[in-house]
Amino acid sequence: MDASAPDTPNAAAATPMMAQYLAIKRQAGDALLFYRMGDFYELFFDDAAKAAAALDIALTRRGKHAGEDIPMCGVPVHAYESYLARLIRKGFKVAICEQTEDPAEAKKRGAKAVVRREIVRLVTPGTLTEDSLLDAARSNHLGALAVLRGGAEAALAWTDVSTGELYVRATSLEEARLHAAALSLAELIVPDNNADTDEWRALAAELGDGVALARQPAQLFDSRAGERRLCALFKVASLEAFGAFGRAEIAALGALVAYVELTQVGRMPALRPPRRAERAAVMTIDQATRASLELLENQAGTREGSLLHAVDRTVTGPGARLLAQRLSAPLTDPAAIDRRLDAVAALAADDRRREDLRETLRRMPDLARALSRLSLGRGSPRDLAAIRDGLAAAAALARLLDETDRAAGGLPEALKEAAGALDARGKGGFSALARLLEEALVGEPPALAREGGFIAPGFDPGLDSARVLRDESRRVIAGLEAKYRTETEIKSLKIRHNNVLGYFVETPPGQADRLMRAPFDATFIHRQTLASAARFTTAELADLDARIARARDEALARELELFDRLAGEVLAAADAIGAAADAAAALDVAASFATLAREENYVRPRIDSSLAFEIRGGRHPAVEQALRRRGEPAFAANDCALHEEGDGEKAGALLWLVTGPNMAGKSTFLRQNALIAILAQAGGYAPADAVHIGVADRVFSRVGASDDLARGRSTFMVEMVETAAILNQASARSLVILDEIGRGTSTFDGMAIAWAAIEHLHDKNRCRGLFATHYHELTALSESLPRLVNVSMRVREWKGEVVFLHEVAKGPADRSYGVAVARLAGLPPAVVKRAEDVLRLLESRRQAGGLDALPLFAAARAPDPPAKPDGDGRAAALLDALAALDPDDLTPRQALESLYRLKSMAEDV
Ligand SMILES: Nc1ncnc2c1ncn2[C@@H]1O[C@H](COP(=O)(O)OP(=O)(O)OP(=O)(O)O)[C@@H](O)[C@H]1O
Repeated sequence: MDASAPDTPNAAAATPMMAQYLAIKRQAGDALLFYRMGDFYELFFDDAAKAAAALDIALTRRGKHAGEDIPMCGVPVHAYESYLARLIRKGFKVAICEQTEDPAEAKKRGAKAVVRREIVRLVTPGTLTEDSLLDAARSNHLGALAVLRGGAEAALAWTDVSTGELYVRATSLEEARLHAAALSLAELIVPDNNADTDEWRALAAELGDGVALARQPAQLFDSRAGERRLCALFKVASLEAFGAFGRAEIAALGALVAYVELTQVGRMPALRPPRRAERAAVMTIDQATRASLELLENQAGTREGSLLHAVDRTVTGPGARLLAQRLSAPLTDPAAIDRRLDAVAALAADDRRREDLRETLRRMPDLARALSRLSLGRGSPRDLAAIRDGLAAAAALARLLDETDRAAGGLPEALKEAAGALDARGKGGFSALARLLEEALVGEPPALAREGGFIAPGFDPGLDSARVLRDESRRVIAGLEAKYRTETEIKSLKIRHNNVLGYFVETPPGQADRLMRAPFDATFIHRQTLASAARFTTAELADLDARIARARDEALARELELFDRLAGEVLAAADAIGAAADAAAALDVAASFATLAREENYVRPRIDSSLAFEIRGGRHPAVEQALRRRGEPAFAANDCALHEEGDGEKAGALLWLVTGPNMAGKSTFLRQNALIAILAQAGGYAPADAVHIGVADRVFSRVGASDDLARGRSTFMVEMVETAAILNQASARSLVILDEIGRGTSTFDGMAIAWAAIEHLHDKNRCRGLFATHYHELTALSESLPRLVNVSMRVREWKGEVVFLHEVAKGPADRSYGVAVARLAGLPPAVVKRAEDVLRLLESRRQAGGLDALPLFAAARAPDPPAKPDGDGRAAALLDALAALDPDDLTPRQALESLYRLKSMAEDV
C-alpha cells in the first residue's frame, strides 16, 4: 500500500512522531509496519485495521491526525513471534521497525525530538529464521525466477534462508512450474514487468495460494549487477570458481541475493556458494502427480496418509526435511541411487549400531538453523549451545561410524564421507571450537543474550571479577542490613530495592521517627513515607548501589563481547559446520530407511538403466499401515510387471488395463506401483518381496473427475488438460498411471477419449503404464493392442454380497458389481432395487444391439414394465416381489398371503 493512498494520510499535518511513522511506512510499502514503542510494536491506520482483524485483537485509537482518530493496535514485544507467525501464515509481509538510538540521546536534540527508528527487517514467508515460525520438518524455500530474451532463457534459483543452502537451475518458464512444485516454495520472486503475460498468469495460477509471489523491480534481475553482488558476497573475483553459470542463472541468483539483502536489511545469512542442480539427475514429477500420489501431504493438505508420513522414521528436523526433499526429487542415475541404498543396507544389517546412531541423532540440535540465525545477528546464547551440543553429537556419530567400519570390515562410500564431514576430518576438526564452547557456556543458557548469565564461571577472569564485585556487593548489603538493625535496634528494618530508589532502607511507619531524629538522622536520609512503610537511603547504600550497577553493566558488557567472539569463531567454521549438519541429516535419512525396512519388511530394490518394471508382492506403504492400525485384515500384496523382454510382438513396455468393481482396490494398486518407483529412486527400500526397476525419468499420475473449482476449470476440462500433458510428454522411460480418466463427461465421450488415449500411449509414447477404468468395453482393446494386458481385481460373490479379495488377476473383470457396492454403502433398499432393474434392462439391450445400442438415458427413463413379460421378465418379477418383502414387517396372515402370491407367480415362469 502506498502511504499517500487515500486511507493513509499524508505527512503535511502530522506531529513529529507521526511524520516519522509515515516516512517509514512509505519505505515498508505493502508490508504491515510493526512500529516499536517501548514494550509494544504498534500498528496504525489501515495496517491496524488489517492486523486487528487477522489477529483477532482489539482495534483502538491513539491521538488524532488531521482531525481524525488514528486507528491503532499493538502486540507486546515479548510475545511478538506468535503474532508474526499468524500474520505471515495469512499472507502478510511485516516490516519490523526498532528504536535505533537511546531515548536519552534523542532528548539532547530537544525536548520534542523523536527517537530515531529504522526498519531492521522485512519478514516474508520465504525469509523466516525463527524456530517458532518454521516447521522443523519442512524446508522453507525462497525462489527467484529470471526470464531473459522473451523466455528463450530462464533460470530458477532458490535458497532456504534458515539453513543457507543456495541452488540454481537453468529451465524454461514451462518447466519452472515443475521445479517450483518440487521445491514446495514458500515465496517466489518475479520481475514485475512480466506479470501481465499469459505464461506468467498461468505460472501464478499453477503455483496457487501456497506460494507468495514477491513482485520486484526488473533491475533486481540485471545479470551484470547480479554477478557483482554475488562476487562481493562470496568474496571471489569471478563466479567461475563455483562453475560456469549462464546469464539467466546469474540473474536469478543475483535477484535472490538482492531480495535477501533487502529483507534482512543488509545482514546476510551465511549462504553457501551456489550449486547447480542438474536437470537430468532427478525424476520429474508435476504438481498434479504430487497431489494425486499424496507424496508429502494428502489431498486435504495434512501429512496423514501421505507417502512421507508412512515412511518417515527420522529423528531430527533436518533429517525429516531432507527426506521430504528426496521424496520430492528422486534420482535417475542408478549409480547415485545405489550409493544411497548401500548406506541403507549397511545400517539395516546392524540393528544395535543403528539404534546407537539414532539415539545420538536424537540429541542433535538443528545446526543449520542455529548457524543461520547467528550469521544474521539474530542468534541467541541457545544457538551457541545448539552448536556446542551439535558438535558433540557429530563427534559421537563419527566415532560410532568408525566403530561400524572396523566391525563390518568397511563402510559404504556414503557413510565414510558422512563420518569425514561429521568431525571435519581434513579441515582441522572441530575439537578446538567444541572445547571453547564447552568451557565458555553454562549448561542451559537463557534465550536472550542481553540478559546475560550464559557464560560459565571460570571462563573469563574479567567477567568473573565483575561478577564477584556484584555478588560481593550483595553480601555487603546483607551485612549492612544486619549492622543497621543492631545500631537502630529496629528488628524489622530491611534493605530493599526498586527501580526508582535503587537500594533503600525500609522500616514500619511507626519506627520512622526514630531514624529521623539524632543521632540516626545523620546517617539516614528520608525519601518516602507510605501507608505501610517508610523509606530511607544512606550515603553508604547509595555508593554501594552505584558500584553494583556498574559491576552489573560491566559484567553484561563483557558477556556480550564474549558472545560476539564465540559467534565469530562459530561463523569462521560455518562451512564445515554446515557440511557436518548435512552429513547428520543424510545419516538420519539412511537410518530412517533402514529402520523402516526392518520394521515394515521392505526390500532393497534393484535399479538399473533397463526399462524393467517388475514388482513381486508389492504393497501400498500408507494403506498397509492404515489397515494394521485399524486392526483390519492384512494388506493383500500384488505383483506388477510392465515390461516384456525379448523381441516378440509383446516385447517392450506393457500397459495394464485394470478393471474391477468400485472399492476393489484399483486405485490403491495403481498408486502403490508409482510410490514404489519413487521410493526406490529416492534411495529407499520398498514395500515388496522383490523390485526391479529401470529408472523412470518421469512419473505421471492422474485421477479422473477431480474437481478444481478453485481455479474455475470444470472437472472435465482439468482432466483433459492433464491428459494432454501426459500424451505430449511421456517418454519410453516414463511411468504413467491413469485412474478413471474420462469419467468426468458423458459415458460415450469419456470412453472414446479413454480409448484413444490408451492407443496413443501404446503406439506413440510406448511408456510403462497402468490404467484403471470402469468401462468394461475398453478391455476389448487388448485385441488390437499387443502390449495391452487386461487384469482385474478379484471379488467373490457370497450369498448375494460381494467380498473384495484385493487380488490382481490376469484377464478382464466379468462385471462391475457397482450395484452390490451401492448396497454395501447403505443406499436405501428401494434405490438399490430400482438400480438393479435398470441394470438388467441395460444389459439385455446391450446383448441384443451391441455397444452402439447402449441407450443409457432411455433405459433410465424406461417407465412401465412390459405388459406381457417374457419368461425372463417373469422370473425377474418374481425375484422383485420376493425382494420387496420385509419379513419383519409382516403379520402372520400377510406372510401367508404373500407366500400364496409368490407361489402362483412361480407357476408362470
Ligand atoms: N491390496 C489390498 N489389500 C487390502 N485392502 C485393500 C487393498 N487394496 C485396497 N484395499 C482397501 O480397499 C479400499 C478401496 O480401495 P481403492 O480405493 O483402491 O478401490 P478402487 O477400486 O479404486 O475404488 P473406486 O473405483 O471406487 O475408486 C482401500 O481404502 C483399502 O482399505
